[in-house]
Amino acid sequence: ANPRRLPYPPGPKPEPIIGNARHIPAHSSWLQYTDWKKVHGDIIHMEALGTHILVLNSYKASRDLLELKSAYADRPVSWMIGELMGWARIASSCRYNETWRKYRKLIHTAMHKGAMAQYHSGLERNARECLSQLLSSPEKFYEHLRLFTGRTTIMFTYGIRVETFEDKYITNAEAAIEPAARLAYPGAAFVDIFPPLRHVPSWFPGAAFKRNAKIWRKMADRMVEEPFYRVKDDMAAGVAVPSFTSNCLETGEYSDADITWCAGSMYAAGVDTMISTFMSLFLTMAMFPEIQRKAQAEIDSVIKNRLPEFEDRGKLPYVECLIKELHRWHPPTPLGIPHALTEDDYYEGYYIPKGSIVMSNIWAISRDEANYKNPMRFSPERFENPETAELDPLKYVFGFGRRACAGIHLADATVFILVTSILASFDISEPRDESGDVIAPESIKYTTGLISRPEMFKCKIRPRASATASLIRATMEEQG
Ligand code: HEM
Repeated sequence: ANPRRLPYPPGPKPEPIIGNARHIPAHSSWLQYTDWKKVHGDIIHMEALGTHILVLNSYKASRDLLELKSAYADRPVSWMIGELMGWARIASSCRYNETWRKYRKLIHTAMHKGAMAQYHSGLERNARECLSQLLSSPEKFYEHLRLFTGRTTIMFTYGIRVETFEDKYITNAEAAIEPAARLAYPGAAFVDIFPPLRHVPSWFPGAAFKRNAKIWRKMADRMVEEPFYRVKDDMAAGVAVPSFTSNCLETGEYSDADITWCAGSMYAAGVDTMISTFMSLFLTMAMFPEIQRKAQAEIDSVIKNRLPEFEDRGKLPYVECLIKELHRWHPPTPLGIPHALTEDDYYEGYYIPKGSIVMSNIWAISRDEANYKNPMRFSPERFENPETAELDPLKYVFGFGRRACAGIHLADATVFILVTSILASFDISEPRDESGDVIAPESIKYTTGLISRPEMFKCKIRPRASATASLIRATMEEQG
């Protein structure tokens, strides 16, 4: 290894034996890595107990490595979540192998840009239901967003209509994902620090992690299998609503296991990411009323006496800029999903060993003054003029290269229709934290983990006019 005798990229000084294990922050590590950029630069190297970790702090480094070199398309092995709990079978954790190629082929067929039009009417319907719930209980906006994103993802994946948040397809998914999300930060599971522990028998004292993993694995199996077999039964009875799963089954080319786990990837990858964007919408609109009013004025000039539709897309340039700024303002996965390197590599005079875990610091890119003027400011205007527009967040918020987000077009359509529908219908104001204090832009707090969103907050959500409430009710009646 390293025949050119080049150094590793710079990074914090390792300690004897444990290396940088104690330097990896447990909370919001992207902030620390962004700070380290000033000292160590765009590529940071760490080594923890024999594992090399690389953090890419710039758009250029992320693109040069993750986008332009296929050797970075693997995912790291995660013993606890991936192997013991079984999540290595979903697309986002799958190694770079034949199964992953099959998944991406299946996903591409159903989720390429041109395929989106078939989902538009279902998305419009779901957005209106969300408006109706916001009308009746605005204080529960977080629950309504969860139901909207869960319902949309399940409808797309299985053609199954979910009525409430208590529906078993949602509760199964939420229960299965919770322990995985909790353990998804470096060092959370001891077996990932010391992999030989995975061979310890479940009955062994101290092996509670193996017993828990078995229970959680069953929950993951239930999350993906129950809706899959429901679609199969519905197809046999001739009553299935067309969906990602029914389309995959109809091809007759893929095994049940492949389709089950490929479909099962959608909820885990799609729901919390989109909720994060919608929570950022409510928070920023409450904090920046002039921007909210500007977007509403544009919507009012195009849409009169009805609710937004996909047909309106293309006529709302300011709303499109606002959506870009939402993606930039708080990227839902601030460190993306880690990639893994399949062969030794060299970059800018440094040696990057095979097996390295490589993360793009999406947060750092979104705050980089080389990309954005006054990056801490929420300003859709930065994208308004095509001649001077700053770096498009869609180029990095959804990741890089072969492993870039497979659901980007569905996410894009879903975010467009809900953001436009909410701005057309409601005024959002007075952001307050859980203890009732007004939230200023500098004091916003975000949750930690692979997927991050603003911490819970309160805000006022009022229909823009009495006519808006009647319009939502009338549209709901029409929809049946
Ligand atoms: C705002 C919404 C979303 C954001 C910001 C987002 C972001 C991301 C990112 C950063 C990755 C990792 C890319 C990389 O490794 O370089 C990813 C992967 C993925 N996303 Fe999304 N995502 C969103 C919504 C969705 C939706 C709605 C779906 C599907 C219903 C989805 C499905 C996937 C899948 C299957 C992968 C794994 C791709 C692979 O490993 O080959 N995502 N997403």
